[in-house]
Amino acid sequence: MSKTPSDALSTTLHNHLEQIIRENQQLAEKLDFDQVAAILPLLQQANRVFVVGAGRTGLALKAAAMRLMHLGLTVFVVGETTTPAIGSGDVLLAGSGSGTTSSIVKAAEKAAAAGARVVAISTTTSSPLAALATHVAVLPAAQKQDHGGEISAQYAGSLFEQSVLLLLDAIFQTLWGLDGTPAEELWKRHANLE
Ligand SMILES: O=C([C@H](O)CO)[C@H](O)[C@H](O)COP(=O)(O)O
Repeated sequence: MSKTPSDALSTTLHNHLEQIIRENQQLAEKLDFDQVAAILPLLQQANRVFVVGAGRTGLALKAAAMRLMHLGLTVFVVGETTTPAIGSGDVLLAGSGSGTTSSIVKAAEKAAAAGARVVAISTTTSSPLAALATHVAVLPAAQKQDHGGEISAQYAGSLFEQSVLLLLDAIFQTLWGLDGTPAEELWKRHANLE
């Protein structure tokens, strides 16, 4: 039986999904897990955690903010109308693949000036964001303007943005394992107005 156009599309989709999963797997194999693990005590000891990221990176940070809230941490998303002033004892968890996105660098500058710790998740330790950070976790992914395709075949910073979400979910799972609160208890904190 001959292949239909829809068979061809399904095969292409399947191949792309496998490639995306493969790229994330390869990234995980290159990760410095000690460097990432150092984020955990900073989150556990923070008075409050503020998350910031732009565009798709910001969406990954927002998703992580919900999970940290489920764990019982006091978490705010920078830019929301109810987000208060950051200060000493707080942590700004800043995601930026490039480390140069101006709103994120500005937020890090202000957070550091207010005495907060800045924890950066980025692709590099050589950036304005990294220079302001107390701690940087490096995800070896392409930056959004790296269109060469050597690090990732995906468009722009897609691999970075996916890996931020995966890494922050791994951080959540680890913190949850240490905390031990049953899932039913965590679920009581989930939004009941959605
Ligand atoms: O939305 C984004 C874009 O689609 C790149 O793939 C980025 O997440 C956004 O522009 C922020 O960039 P970075 O600060 O470099 O992560």
